[in-house]
Amino acid sequence: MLVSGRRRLLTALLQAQKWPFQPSRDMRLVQFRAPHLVGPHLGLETGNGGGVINLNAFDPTLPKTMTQFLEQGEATLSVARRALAAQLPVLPWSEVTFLAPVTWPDKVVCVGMNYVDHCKEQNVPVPKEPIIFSKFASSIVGPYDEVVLPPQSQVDWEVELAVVIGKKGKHIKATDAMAHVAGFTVAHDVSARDWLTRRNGKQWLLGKTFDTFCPLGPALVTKDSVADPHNLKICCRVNGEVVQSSNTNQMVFKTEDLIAWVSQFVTFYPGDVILTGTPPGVGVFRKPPVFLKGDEVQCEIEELGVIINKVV
Ligand SMILES: O=C([O-])CC(=O)C(=O)O
Repeated sequence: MLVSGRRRLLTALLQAQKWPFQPSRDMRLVQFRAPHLVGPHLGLETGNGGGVINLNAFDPTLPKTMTQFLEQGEATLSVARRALAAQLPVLPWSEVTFLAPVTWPDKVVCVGMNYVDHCKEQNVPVPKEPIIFSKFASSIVGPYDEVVLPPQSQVDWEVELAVVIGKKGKHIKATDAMAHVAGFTVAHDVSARDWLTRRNGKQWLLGKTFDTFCPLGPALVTKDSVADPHNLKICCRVNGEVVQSSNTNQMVFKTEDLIAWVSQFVTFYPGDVILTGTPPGVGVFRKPPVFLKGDEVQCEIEELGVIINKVV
């Protein structure tokens, strides 16, 4: 929940629309709360930094969570399409609390070393097959929530394109994979480097999954609203300074290959999230290394939008 001073600041920032990348104006599904509504609701964001159309008010039979919404497939998506075409009241941004577009998925699958330059900056070979790890669902927070530092840790930033699964599947062929995708969102794969490289037998899990280490959002932008998910500018700013700047066309394994690879091992369910890896420019490989403390991190992807998380 945002305190009101920070909410005012964020509102001003977002409404000034100083972001270099224009968000898609098409279907931007969100989960949100508002003071006059009981519990989380589903909505349509009217452009990043714009207000929200309450989908549950438009059709009270719609589910109130994204996972249930996605489980119903085309039936619920066509309601959202009708809502988008209608002239509906918009709740102002400042009156809405945005949650992550997906909360409590069955799994968050993550990919390591998936940008050639990120491999180069740490002198490791480009992987021949995807390197997979995960975060627990409890690490997910909203697009403007705070990231809480564990004591005495070396915490780094990592902007990533996240894929949200829309349809259950196992042994999915790469050629069929896009039929299993609901859409895309922005992720911050917050990473405690000391835990990744020195603690827990060097297993990545704990360093990647502290509570609050997976900000997502602001919206699930449906796949038909994104021109080409593998040609989007992607960038991370720390206190306004660009620290990562790349394009998703630099990914080693694209969405289709990742879904085909991972679904050999596990069943994908609607709502599952795949973090597709980070481009170069992380703090740990700077000279000297830089870690987060009290900073504001902005992760932005063209057409998808920007998430802004203060590290406390
Ligand atoms: O650098 C890491 O910690 C591995 C990783 O998550 C990535 O490459 O995206």
